[in-house]
Amino acid sequence: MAAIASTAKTFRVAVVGVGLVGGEFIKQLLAFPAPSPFRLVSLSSSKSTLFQPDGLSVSATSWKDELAGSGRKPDLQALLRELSALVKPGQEVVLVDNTSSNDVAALYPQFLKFGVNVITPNKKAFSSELALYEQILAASLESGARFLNEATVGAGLPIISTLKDLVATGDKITKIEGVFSGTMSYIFNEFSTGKEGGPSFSSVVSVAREKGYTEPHPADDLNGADVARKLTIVSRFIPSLRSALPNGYQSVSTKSLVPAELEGINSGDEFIKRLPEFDAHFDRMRADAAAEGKVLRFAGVVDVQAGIIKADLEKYSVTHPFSTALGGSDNIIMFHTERYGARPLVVQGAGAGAAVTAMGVLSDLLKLV
Ligand SMILES: NC(=O)C1=CN([C@@H]2O[C@H](COP(=O)(O)OP(=O)(O)OC[C@H]3O[C@@H](n4cnc5c(N)ncnc54)[C@H](OP(=O)(O)O)[C@@H]3O)[C@@H](O)[C@H]2O)C=CC1
Ligand SMILES: N[C@@H](CC=O)C(=O)O
Ligand code: NA
Repeated sequence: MAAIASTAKTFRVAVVGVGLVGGEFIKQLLAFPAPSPFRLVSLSSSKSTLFQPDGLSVSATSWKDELAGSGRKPDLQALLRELSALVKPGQEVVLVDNTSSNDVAALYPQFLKFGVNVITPNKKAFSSELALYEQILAASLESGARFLNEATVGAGLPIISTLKDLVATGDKITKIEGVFSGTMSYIFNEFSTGKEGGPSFSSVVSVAREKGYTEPHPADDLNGADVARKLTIVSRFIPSLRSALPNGYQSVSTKSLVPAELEGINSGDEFIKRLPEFDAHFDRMRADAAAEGKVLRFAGVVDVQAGIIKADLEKYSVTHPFSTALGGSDNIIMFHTERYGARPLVVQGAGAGAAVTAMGVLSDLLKLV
């Protein structure tokens, strides 16, 4: 990692959520070369919390034990008070939310209102009711604190920053389309290659989960909600679509791949255990596509001109870029705009996984500096 030019400001960072992405984010933050402008002042898991206004004395090897042994239960309201009290001229305070929690997301307007910047890969706040999103925008405008959410779409890939730049410089977005889910990409890249047979659907879902691509509950990927959330997030950065989805992702037309019998299973482990019961159904879908010389891919589109925002499992020719260009957990996002004309601006690469997601979160933190 490259050192950055020294800055008079310090950035006090509180991390909520220390799972897969959170743990990797802490590792990358603590590896930041000296002189680092960042002071890690708080860590919270769902069970315990640490807070030290001048910076925690933790290392990459000690933080887990220190947090587990803190003896203090997490309390979001207390964290809000503690962080707000640290906001001063020359001293920025940042909440990094690495959870998928609605409760944490609902408090962003409060944190922002008190001058605490919010950085997160958590899609909830930006893809739910428009009212919450508007409260976030208003609170940020009022205090000047920023919210940055690059890792909510395409993990570390520069999707949000590209979109913001296109809009801010006056380009007109006509359509954004692509494969927005790392999990769905991995599953279908492995499962549906255009040939007869191959691994079972349940086995590739299981590997996607082991690789850390899925949401905490894999059904949130397979039911299309994760892609619908991403389409909502990008839509809200397009001026003409800003208010198009008052109920957020729930208004996006989406195909669910979750068998009806498995809907409502709250445990991810139980869901994965029962999925093999439905392998024959997915085998038939793969065979149908292969018989036409096609592959299955789960794609999303925001068609600004037609006013269509939708995600679906579709068949694509084996020569289509969604078949030839994608591997692993790759996302591919194509920005069709007035300036880019007939050849879209394309961003492609790993769209899920701890390392690339944490990098997207850390890169947002660097944008504050
Ligand atoms: N994995 C990926 O590739 C990507 C993930 N993301 C997003 O990143 C976020 C984190 O994902 P990931 O790390 O994979 O998920 P994990 O389930 O591994 O981590 C989430 C962590 O948040 C903790 N948590 C939940 N609620 C609270 C709370 N109120 N206070 C403190 N901690 C809490 C959970 O603890 P517990 O388990 O004890 O409940 C869990 O450890 C999600 O929003 C996800 O959508 C975005 C892009 C890519
Ligand atoms: N589960 C998501 C993680 C990133 O947002 C995905 O698979 O894309
Ligand atoms: Na991104």
